Amino acid sequence: MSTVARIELTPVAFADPPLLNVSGVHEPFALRTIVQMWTDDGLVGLGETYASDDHLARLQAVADVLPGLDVFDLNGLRRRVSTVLAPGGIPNHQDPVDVVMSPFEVALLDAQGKQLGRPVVDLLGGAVRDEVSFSAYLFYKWAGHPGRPGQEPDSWAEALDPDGIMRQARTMIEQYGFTAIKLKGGVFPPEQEAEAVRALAAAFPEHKLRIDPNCAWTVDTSIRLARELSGILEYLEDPTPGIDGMAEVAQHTEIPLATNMCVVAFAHLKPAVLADAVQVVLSDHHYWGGLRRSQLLGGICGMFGLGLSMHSNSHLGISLAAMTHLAAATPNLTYACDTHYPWKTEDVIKPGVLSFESGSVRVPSGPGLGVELDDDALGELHEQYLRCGIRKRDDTTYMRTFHPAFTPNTARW
Ligand SMILES: O=C([O-])C(=O)C[C@H](O)[C@@H](O)C(=O)[O-]
Ligand SMILES: [Mg+2]
Repeated sequence: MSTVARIELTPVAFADPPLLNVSGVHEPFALRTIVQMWTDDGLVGLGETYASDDHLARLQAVADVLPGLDVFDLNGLRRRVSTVLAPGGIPNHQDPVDVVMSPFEVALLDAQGKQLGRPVVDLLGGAVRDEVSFSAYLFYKWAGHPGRPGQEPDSWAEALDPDGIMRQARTMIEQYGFTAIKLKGGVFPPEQEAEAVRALAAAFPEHKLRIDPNCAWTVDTSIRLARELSGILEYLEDPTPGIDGMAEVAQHTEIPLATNMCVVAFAHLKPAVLADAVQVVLSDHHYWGGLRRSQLLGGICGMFGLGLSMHSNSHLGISLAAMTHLAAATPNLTYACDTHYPWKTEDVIKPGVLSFESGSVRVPSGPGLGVELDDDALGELHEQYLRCGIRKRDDTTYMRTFHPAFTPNTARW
């Protein structure tokens, strides 16, 4: 029997471009916590998650009680996490137990795979596909972070109108071969964003298209825009806030509505299904409790006739590997998954395993997640975390350093 011997949590910061969204603008660095879990027989399992101070404190409290856990005892992991975390309600939020257990579950699966000499995808039921398709995730963005020498402009250039988005789409599709496109909206009035979507549809008629305004639109605007974009969109992601609002929109459009905002925990599935509020749920193992609970989500979606896609936040290679194994082993995850990976320029893993061909990532075949930590890179990005001073993502406050009157655009239009 192999057991957990020791866990190290390392917060890191990696350079992030000034991507615009409903809440403001991405800060110069995005944060992640890297989990290294050593077993008593000398293996190390890897995990990756968020890195705000309060999340780090919860992770550390759990890490302290994991030594001695059998690496195959995923139920034991959940019990220990539930015991450590004070019980709390989740009305509109993610489930804290699922959020905190996720990187440890991934690390345990990585360790299990290394012990057995099998890739994580095999532990999840086996690959139903050898490569996983991802979407080109387009953002309105500034040329660079204002006032940061050496960071302006970045290689992606400015994108503040439909032409800028078109240039970005061409570059991203040329470099990565994506066959699906997601536009992050909620930044400009909906008519301007719809114009960008129509331009994308005309230029890339074979590509699947989505727009995600992150609830920037009212119900009426969402119904109007859904009508305008009918026949163009594969799905419309979170046009408006809340299960009730989404349900109202859904009654007036045949475009499937997708969400990573009103259904973010198992407790939200029943009300969403009863209201017929969404037709596609975006999974994300970082808050759905890890890879196996994300598969459980997939099963529930299948049972209720809901589609399944995958959400992302700014992330590094350990997460991309985990997302790829999960998607490869989940039969009904048939939409191209989201990823922020093309936006990052630094990583903690050794290069060579994860690359995009025709918009897809081949499932790593090595034991476990199949990726290896680069200790030097980890050290450098940890130093960067210590230096940068950012301790929690706050796109709104960062935006207000340039536009003091800015308020998030939620249900603004
Ligand atoms: O699909 C989504 O809602 C996201 O990807 C959320 C992210 O936080 C995105 O808005 C971002 O990176 O700004
Ligand atoms: Mg979304």
